[in-house]
Formats: sequence, C-alpha cells, structure tokens
Amino acid sequence: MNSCYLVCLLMLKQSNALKRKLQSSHGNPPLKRKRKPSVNTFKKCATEAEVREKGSSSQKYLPKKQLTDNRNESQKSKPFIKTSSLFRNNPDIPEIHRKAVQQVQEDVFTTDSFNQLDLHPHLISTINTVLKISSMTSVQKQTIPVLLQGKDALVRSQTGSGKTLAYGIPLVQSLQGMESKIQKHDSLIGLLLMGGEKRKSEKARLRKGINILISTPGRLVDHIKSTECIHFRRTQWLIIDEADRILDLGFEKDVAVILNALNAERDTRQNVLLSATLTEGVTRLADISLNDPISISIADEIQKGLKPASHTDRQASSSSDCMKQENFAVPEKLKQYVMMVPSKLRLVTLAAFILEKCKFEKHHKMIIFFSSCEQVEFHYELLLKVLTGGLESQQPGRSSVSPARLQFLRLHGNMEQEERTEVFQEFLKSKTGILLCTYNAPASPAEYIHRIGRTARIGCHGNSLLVLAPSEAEYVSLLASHKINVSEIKMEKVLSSLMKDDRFKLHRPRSKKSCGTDPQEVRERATVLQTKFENYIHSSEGTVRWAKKALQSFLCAYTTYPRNLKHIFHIKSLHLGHVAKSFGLRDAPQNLTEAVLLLMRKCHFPRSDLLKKTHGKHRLAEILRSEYSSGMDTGVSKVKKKKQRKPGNHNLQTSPCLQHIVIPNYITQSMYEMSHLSEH
Ligand SMILES: Nc1ncnc2c1ncn2[C@@H]1O[C@H](COP(=O)(O)OP(=O)(O)OP(=O)(O)O)[C@@H](O)[C@H]1O
Repeated sequence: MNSCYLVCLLMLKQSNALKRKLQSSHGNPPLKRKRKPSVNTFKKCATEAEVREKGSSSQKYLPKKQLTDNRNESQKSKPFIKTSSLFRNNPDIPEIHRKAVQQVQEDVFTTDSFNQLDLHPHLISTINTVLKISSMTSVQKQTIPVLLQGKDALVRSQTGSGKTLAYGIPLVQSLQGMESKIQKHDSLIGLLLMGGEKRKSEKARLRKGINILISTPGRLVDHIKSTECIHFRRTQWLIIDEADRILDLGFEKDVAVILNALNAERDTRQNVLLSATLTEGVTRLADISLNDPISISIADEIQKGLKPASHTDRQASSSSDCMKQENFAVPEKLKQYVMMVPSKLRLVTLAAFILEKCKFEKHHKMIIFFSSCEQVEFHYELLLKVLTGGLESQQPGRSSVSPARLQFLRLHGNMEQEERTEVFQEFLKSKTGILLCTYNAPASPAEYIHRIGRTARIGCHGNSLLVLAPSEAEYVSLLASHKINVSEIKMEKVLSSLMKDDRFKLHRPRSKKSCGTDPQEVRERATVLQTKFENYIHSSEGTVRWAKKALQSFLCAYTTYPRNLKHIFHIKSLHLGHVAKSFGLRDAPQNLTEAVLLLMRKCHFPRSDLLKKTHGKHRLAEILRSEYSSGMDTGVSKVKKKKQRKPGNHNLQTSPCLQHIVIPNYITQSMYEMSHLSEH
C-alpha cells in the first residue's frame, strides 16, 4: 500500500516535468538542450537539409499563401526535405566510466565422451549417430552421473552450454531402464516445465495418455485445475528448466501449486532445477522443490582450479552458498558491445547498423529485440519498405545501388503458433537475415545474460549490441558490477556506413570532393534516410496512426522498469519529441501527454507489483504474450497466418488499450539488442 502511494507522488512530479517536455517538443526545444548541442564530431557542420528546414521553420509566421508560394519556389529549385534537424539539440553522449572487470568464464567442452558414462548402448548410439555429438560439455559431464545416481540436483551453467541433454539423457536412460515397458496409459512419468500449445488439443492428448509432459508452469496449473484426467501417481521426475526465467515472469506461485499437486499423489520423485543464473529467487525455488540436492555450478568448478568437487563437497555446500554474489558467466566467444545513441538518431543508426552488417559485410544473421508486438510489426514494415529499396521506385532519377538483399522476418506473440514455427525454421535455415522479435527486455542483468545468450551458443562466436540512450548510460556500470564487460561502439562509426549506400546521397554541388568519411556528408545522408522514414510514415493518416501506436506501446513498456532501475530508465528523462522521431514522426503527437499520463497511471507498477495486482499468473501470462507465456488462448485476436497487412489499416490493436496499457514486463525499446548468430 505504502509503495503505491509513493509511486503516485512520484507520478505527480513526473507529470509536470512531462508536460513541460511535451510543450517544448511542440515549440522550441528545452533551454538546456539549446545550450548543449552534441554529437560533437558533427557539431560544426549544418547540413543542407537542416539549413532548408531552418528556413522553413522561420517561415512559420508568414501568411499562409506566401508560405506556400515560397515553398513552391524552393521546391522548384531543389528537393524539399521536411526532416527537422537530426543532429541539433541532442543530449551529450557521456563518457562511459567503469572499472574493467574480469568476466566469469566457463569452459563449454570437455574431452570426455558419452561412452564413458554408464548409459544404455542404444542411447549412446543415438547420441553419436542421430545428434552427431561425441564429447560431453562441462555441464553434461558434471550433471549426468549425479542424475543417474537418482539424486536431486541444482544445476547452474551458462546459456547455450548443453543443459537440455544434461537432464534429457538421464531421463531417457531411466525410462529405458524401467522393468515393465512403459505404456501410454501409464500416464505421466516425467514432467518438464516449459512451453506449451493449444489447451484443447492438450486435454485430448492427456486423456489418451502421455508419459513425458513439457509445459509452462501457467499451463500446467491450468490443467491441474481444469483437466480431470491429469494425475501424478507415477510421476518420477520433475525438471524445472530455465528456473530464473520462470521466476522473472512471476511463475513462482504456480510452481508451488504444481509441487503441492505432485506431493499430494506421490512423495518420492527425482527433481532437477536448471538455470543460467543463480539468483536469490532460484535458490529459494531450489529450497522448496529439491530434496537434499547436489549443487553443480560450472563457473565454481573452474574457479576451484578446474578440479571437479566430489559429490560430498557439493552436498556440503547448500544451494544458498552459490548466491554470495550475482556474477554471471558469459560465453567466451561472445563479444558484447554497447552504443550510446540519442533518441532522435536511433532509427537511422539502427538502419545504418543493419545495412553495414547485413548488406555490406554480408553473411550476418541478426536478431533485433523490441519491447512489444506493435513495435516489431512497425519496424518490420518500415525497415522493409525503406531499406529494401521498395520506396526507390517512387523516386525516379535517383541513383541507387542495387536493392539490398536484406531479408527481414518477424516473430512475436501476436502471431499464430504455426506461423511462428515457420518463421523460426526459416531463420534457422537461412544464411543471412534479420529477425525482429519480442522478448522480455533485459531489465535485470540476469535477463540481459539470457538475451545475449541466444548467440555464441555451444562454443561458437557471436556478438551482441546494446543500444542505450545517453540518459541510460549508467546501465553499463550496473552490468560491470555483475562482472559483465561491454565495449563501446561509436554511433558516428555506424552512421558512416551510409557512405557506402548512394541511395542516401544528397545531390548537390560540392565545393570540394569528399575524401573518406566526411562527417558532414554522413550527417546529410543520415538526414536523407530519416526523411525517407518520415515521408513514408507521413504518407497517409493510417501510417501516422500506426507510428503513434507503436510509440505509445514503447512508452508504456518504458514505464514498467523495476523500481531499482528507475534512476536509469525513467520516462521523465525521455524527450518525447525526440523519441517520436525514432518512430518516423515529425513531432510528438499532440495528445501524447494525456496518453502517457494514462499509461503511467495504469502501468507504473514494476513487474512484481503487477503480478499481485493481476488475477493470478494466468492473467499475466495472457498479457505478456511472449515466447515464455503459457500460450493460452486469450481472446485477443492473433495475427492470422499469411494475412497481408497494410500499415494504414493494421489490425494489430484490436484491443489497443489492453495491449498498450498492461504490458507489464516489456521494458524498453531503446535497448535494441542485436546478436549476430554464430554459424553452426
Ligand atoms: N555435447 C554436445 N556437443 C555438441 N553440441 C551440443 C552438445 N550438447 C548440446 N549441444 C547443442 O548445443 C546447443 C545448446 O544446447 P542447450 O539448448 O541445451 O543449451 P542450454 O544450456 O540449455 O542453453 P539456455 O540456457 O540458453 O537454454 C543445442 O543446439 C544442442 O544440440
């Protein structure tokens, strides 16, 4: 209750600041910004586009007819660019100050083969011939023998290190070893808490009988409450994978419901809990779900001088010992970068980065994470239209390099499961491509670790890029405090790749020939590109409306950072006019003040508070609509497969308020994160 009051008071303060900011974004920029032009490298050179834009703004007060006449005149002589200045009035980009930290590293592979384990020959042959793997990863080497002995285990190992087989192999071995062959009607023997599909078809399958159930906690609780034929009399295994993610999404109580249901029918069972990070919540979950567990933490083993601890040693260390400090292991071949980008320049910088990696350097696969389905759909259409040359045909006479062979794909919770699987498979198979998707944004360093862990898996190379606004710079120090090192990439360098694409060249006589990367020309090209985005968005009322909705969903997500991160990510530090530009809008929408205030009122609770306020996790899971949600049918219409959608009459927001206002844990879009997937 108290915390609620506190937030309300803070909101009142915010709203005034916000109003001031909005007023200023419609008129002149706020004073402090006027005094602080930034993006130092480019500071002195005003582009032709800006000069023209400046001219047009000084004409604002001329009589309407004269204004039109003047415009017509200027349009006759040179192409008119409506884009306002991209490079003026941006906040300074701060220097990143942080201690250099030694990242926690884990060796992924061992030289030991699966043959050394006491496994069924058929299982070994399947591992070797079907999965085509022979040597064990560190986590497999430590975990499989423990589980084969029938012990409970708490396993912590970095992302992409092979945890699935670490429990999968002993599970199959134990099923194979059962005296009487398992029949379908023997019902549930193993349970793995993960993703799910349609509830109705699952009920039918449960009725027919299945032996291994893989489910999200939310969905299983749903079945426990509503599916009569589900029972756990013979359930011998409970595996809780991605325990940290389960907790992040607020499924702790659901796990408790499941444990009670299992314990009520049978008291002996082998339990395994796996996680990439060992947070306080994970150890708490371990305490309630595991029985005298063996703790296996690969980083700890390596710190002990690569000397695996004996089982007795491990038993002696209680699970809570692992929680002394939350330092996260990061795959060795994962290079992590950060780039500071003022909000106004975010869209063009993102586009320049995509062009650089996927068009000019080629052979890159990239995943870009956004904080809501609306933003994924919005950026997908916009980038496809503007970057793949779709708009070039409308501008005859423009010299253009051959249209980029950029393949854009998108994946989000508003798509049908069938289409999601298709897109995923397509991306998996393709050699290049840019996948735009939703994912739970990295509010906490633990979430960040999961996100970047989609690349550099199982010993491969990979890169991640975190894009922060200058006001969010402190996030880098927060990562460093968890022993996560990120190197800085300069925005100017990324923007300079636009010099390789003459579609963005501003045709005008130049006094001297530019050599190499001329900062002024880079600015001009960035402005031309921004103009293309803005022209597309402002080409119809429908596209403007669509951009506004995407902007709104971004702002909504931004308000939901946990309280302990509000000093870094606070909506009041955003310049809404600048953020609007990153959605191709020329100004912050007129009614944004009211909309944002409403959003702040409705979704100011951090995720944990919101959990208490929703009617249980099922409801939350519906709201999240993420890859981790239970996947339950929500009644909110999903994007139909293969349905052609035009930005103007988009059908994404059939219930815009629900989607915009109550998305509780998509945190920010200003943190795009890009992972070049390593080639397998
Ligand atoms: N011993 C092995 N040798 C080679 N590849 C392996 C081995 N074990 C697993 N893999 C492969 O490594 C990839 C990552 O494995 P897995 O998904 O189990 O990792 P994880 O630790 O569960 O990751 P996360 O925590 O991110 O979910 C998979 O493609 C898997 O097939």
